[in-house]
Amino acid sequence: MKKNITVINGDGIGPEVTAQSIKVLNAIADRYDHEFNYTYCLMGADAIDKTGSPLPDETIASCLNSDAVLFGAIGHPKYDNDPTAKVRPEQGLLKLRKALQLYANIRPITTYAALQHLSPLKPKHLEGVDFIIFRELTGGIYFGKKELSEDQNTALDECIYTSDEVVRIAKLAFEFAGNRKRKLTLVDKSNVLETSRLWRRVVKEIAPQYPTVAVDYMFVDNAAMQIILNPKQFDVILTENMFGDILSDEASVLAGSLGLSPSASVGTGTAMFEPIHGSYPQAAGKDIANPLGSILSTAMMLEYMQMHEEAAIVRSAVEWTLQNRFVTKDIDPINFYFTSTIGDLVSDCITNKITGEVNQSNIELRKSTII
Ligand SMILES: NC(=O)c1ccc[n+]([C@@H]2O[C@H](COP(=O)([O-])OP(=O)(O)OC[C@H]3O[C@@H](n4cnc5c(N)ncnc54)[C@H](O)[C@@H]3O)[C@@H](O)[C@H]2O)c1
Ligand SMILES: CC(C)[C@H](C(=O)O)[C@@H](O)C(=O)O
Ligand SMILES: [Mg+2]
Repeated sequence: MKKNITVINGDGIGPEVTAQSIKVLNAIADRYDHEFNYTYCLMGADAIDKTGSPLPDETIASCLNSDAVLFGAIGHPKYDNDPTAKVRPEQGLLKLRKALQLYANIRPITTYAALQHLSPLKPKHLEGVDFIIFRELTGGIYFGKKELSEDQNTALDECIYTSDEVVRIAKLAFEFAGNRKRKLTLVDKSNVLETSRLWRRVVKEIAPQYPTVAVDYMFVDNAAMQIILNPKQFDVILTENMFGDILSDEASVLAGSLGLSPSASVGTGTAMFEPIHGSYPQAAGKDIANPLGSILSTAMMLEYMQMHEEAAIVRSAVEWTLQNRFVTKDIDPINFYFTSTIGDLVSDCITNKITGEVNQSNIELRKSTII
């Protein structure tokens, strides 16, 4: 198959982690005789430096003309530390999500047996944890009216949702739940917020169309606790934009690191695949960031392109690295491997270049097992 992919490296660790996903895509192309053509485009602080805009028009055009978009991360401390900056890297990402109408951000939370002993949580809480957060991505407080008074002492962020915005993501989430463990939890703050009461009403109205799916409703403050206390209870969590942003970073701790969490942003335009983490500026250029969030996002991209066997191969190569303790510094701060080494290992695993037993403590021995 031939596919055109727009690649947006972005800022900080974005280029490093995305480079590992490109290695993986090339390994898949090699093994399955596919052709992936990459168009590199700008977004974020990098784009502001080079063009003055966080999202140049060419980037939007390229995304719209592609089969999929692979995105790293954006963000830079010079903007994070300057609340008065009018042009900001994050505006690029929000504008692109809107331009591609990516209304659903799908964030799976998976735990790995090989990492459970390293988690801050007890292994008995982690076994069998496997849920998906459906985060609404093009509405809510992120996209409402923003105002700062003339004297700069009063600020406003408006949160707006329409029932249509709730319906389209709720239907997607119900369909996913129907093909999984058949449970959907709507997370909201309907005891306080009018928008949350709209979400709850609409979900209650839709629920009878999916009779096999059990629905429950949970306030977001309780959900934040339940995700840590009893994560096994969840199958599909459906929630609005900002709650989903916060809860998914929290839930990534269950897997062992924010750097492991992938996502797919889908809607009516070209889908975009992005790790949930940010540009982690402290690690930029050091080759220490975990690339698996990006690589697993690439597996989601392959699924989306109907390459199911290819996606499964990527996931099993990732699991192979974890089982053999080839992990980055976030997972094991003492015995760790570089970002680029993990990308090489996953790719070599895909192209069957790794054979025999591997001793994780000896990098030379590892090299000797690569033909
Ligand atoms: N989708 C995105 O592009 C995105 C997402 C979140 C934050 N941001 C931006 O990123 C910048 C930094 O924000 P932040 O520090 O709050 O969030 P961050 O996700 O960049 O990092 C938070 C912490 O998570 C860990 N981490 C993140 N990614 C990792 C990886 N791949 N490997 C290992 N550890 C990893 C690190 O401990 C890091 O200190 C900001 O400018 C922010 O706006 C962008
Ligand atoms: C950078 C920021 C705009 C973004 C968000 O809040 O959506 C990020 O945190 C994410 O999770 O992708
Ligand atoms: Mg976030």
